Amino acid sequence: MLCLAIFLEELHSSFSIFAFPASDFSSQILQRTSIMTDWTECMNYGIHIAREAREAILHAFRIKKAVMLKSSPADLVTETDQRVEKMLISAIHEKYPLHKFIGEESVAAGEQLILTDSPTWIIDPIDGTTNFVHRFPFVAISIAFTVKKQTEFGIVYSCVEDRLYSAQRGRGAFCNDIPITTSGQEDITKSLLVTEIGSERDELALSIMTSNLHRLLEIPIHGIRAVGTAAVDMCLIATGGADAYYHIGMHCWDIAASALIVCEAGGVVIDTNGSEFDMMARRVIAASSSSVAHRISQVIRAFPCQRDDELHAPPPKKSTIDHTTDSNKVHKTGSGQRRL
Ligand SMILES: O=P(O)(O)O[C@H]1[C@H](O)[C@@H](O)[C@H](O)[C@H](O)[C@@H]1O
Ligand SMILES: [Mg+2]
Ligand SMILES: [Mg+2]
Repeated sequence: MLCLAIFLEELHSSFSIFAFPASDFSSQILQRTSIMTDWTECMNYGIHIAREAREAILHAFRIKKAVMLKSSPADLVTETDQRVEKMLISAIHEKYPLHKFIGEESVAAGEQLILTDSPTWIIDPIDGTTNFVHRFPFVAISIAFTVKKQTEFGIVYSCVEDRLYSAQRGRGAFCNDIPITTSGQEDITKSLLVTEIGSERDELALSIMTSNLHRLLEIPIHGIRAVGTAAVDMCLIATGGADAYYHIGMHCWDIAASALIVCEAGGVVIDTNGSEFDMMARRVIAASSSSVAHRISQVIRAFPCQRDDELHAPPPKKSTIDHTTDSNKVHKTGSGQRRL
């Protein structure tokens, strides 16, 4: 099966895109080898395993947790985050052995973050870990699926609320299978905004985050909320429950799925500098309309963040003669974990 799949993959690389009806058997093969352009079966499998992962998260939600730190005293991770991610990745790998993964906790444990043209699952096993630790009832599983670096579907499961948000590119956005659309609000003075105060605690980030709040509130706008999970924040824009979300410092796994859900709900997703959205840039504005999105980008400022695909990039190819000594090697600001 696998050698046929690899053969088909080779065949596919010499053609553009196959788009032909296929029987079950060949569609199974084609899905596994990224030839099919209809990813419904993959999405349905993603939803199936997200439902299984939710059970594990809800069970752990109620009990005391062992908490570890990553990049700052406010960047938490638990064994449940790690266990759920391993469960999701192994279940997907078993069904789609040729697919690739970018997982928040795998990257935190040192895996390289490389987004290629291959079918890739971008996974945040628990978005809202701080909420999870404190039993604040907004925790989500976020699963995005990209092919040739384009998001084909996104799944965000708000576990305690039991709200499963999903979208397949070009086919609309849904919450528990009911279609959702943004508010369409075009006037920022009539808007309710959502944002996050992330895990940064350095002076520059804190002063820019607080000055952004001040600058937006004095426009004026109706208000600002923070749910504690970027994925759910953005799904609230997709439902029209809020009109815009902005954030600097989050990661691709936080927002890759919900960015597609917002767009499929009729919303707009851009970079905070007003340019095209780039999931690796760690800056986003998701809004009900382009006018609100661009008004926000004129008001807020971003603090510097290293891109995801630079922060966790593979080490540069070694030159034949390695002049650096151990003491001079620059160690990446990885996210080593230590128990509280
Ligand atoms: O670490 P998880 O997966 O909980 O993701 C959250 C980030 O940790 C926050 O910094 C960030 O502000 C967002 O809340 C994001 O959802
Ligand atoms: Mg997250
Ligand atoms: Mg997480």
